[in-house]
Amino acid sequence: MLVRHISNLIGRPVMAKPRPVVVSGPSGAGKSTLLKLLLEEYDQVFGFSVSHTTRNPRPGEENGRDYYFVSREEMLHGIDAGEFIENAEFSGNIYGTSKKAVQEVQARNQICILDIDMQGVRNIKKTDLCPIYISIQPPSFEILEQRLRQRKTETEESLQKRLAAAKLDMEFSKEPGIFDEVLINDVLEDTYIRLRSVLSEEIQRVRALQN
Ligand SMILES: Nc1ncnc2c1ncn2[C@@H]1O[C@H](COP(=O)(O)OP(=O)(O)OP(=O)(O)O)[C@@H](O)[C@H]1O
Ligand SMILES: Nc1nc2c(ncn2[C@@H]2O[C@H](COP(=O)(O)O)[C@@H](O)[C@H]2O)c(=O)[nH]1
Repeated sequence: MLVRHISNLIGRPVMAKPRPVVVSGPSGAGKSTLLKLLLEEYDQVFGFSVSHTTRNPRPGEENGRDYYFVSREEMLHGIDAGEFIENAEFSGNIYGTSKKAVQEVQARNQICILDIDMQGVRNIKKTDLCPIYISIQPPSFEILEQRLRQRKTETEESLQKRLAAAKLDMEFSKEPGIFDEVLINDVLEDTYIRLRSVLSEEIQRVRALQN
């Protein structure tokens, strides 16, 4: 009603901003792999919220594209200054979504994608961001461990921390009312098709808004 009223006043339709999408799930479940496919296929529709982290870059990761890689001191300073929508300690490092990262995507009228852990999900629930919540889960704990080991990004110590967090995350995904969709990432192509289908309505809405 209010939207229609404003449209009438300025003489053209005003549409609400696209709803952001939160993608969460245990480390190694396949979030980044799926999001890479989505961002490649719909590069004008989706924009990635580039988080800050205190962890070291992995080979091939780029500052400003995959993360903003910062010192713990810098991160804590930003958090104290109120620059973050949410932040969390995960596997010995701090991660956080800055207000600026989300605003930059929204300014382009794109669907903002946040790849965040379960603490982030709980914290985003307390904000007015109102995203679609999607959990990506592995077919089993054993397969998750295999995938994480095969990725070869972790030391044995950090792997064990991630696996401990994964157990909690797999339970969290079963809590009623948290996620709009829980996708089990077994065969990658199948999961991707389901992810695209979950987001199809929002994709169409954004395309209409952009044309
Ligand atoms: N469906 C799948 N089948 C087999 N391997 C997969 C599948 N999906 C992802 N992988 C592989 O599993 C590993 C973990 O995937 P990915 O890095 O995307 O996980 P993630 O959830 O983003 O992890 P993190 O939270 O640590 O960033 C990667 O090596 C990826 O190639
Ligand atoms: N709460 C937040 N969690 C985040 C953010 N950015 C990433 N993450 C999550 O951290 C883990 C580990 O990521 P990795 O790149 O080190 O493998 C993973 O679950 C991400 O979803 C953030 O800004 N806030």
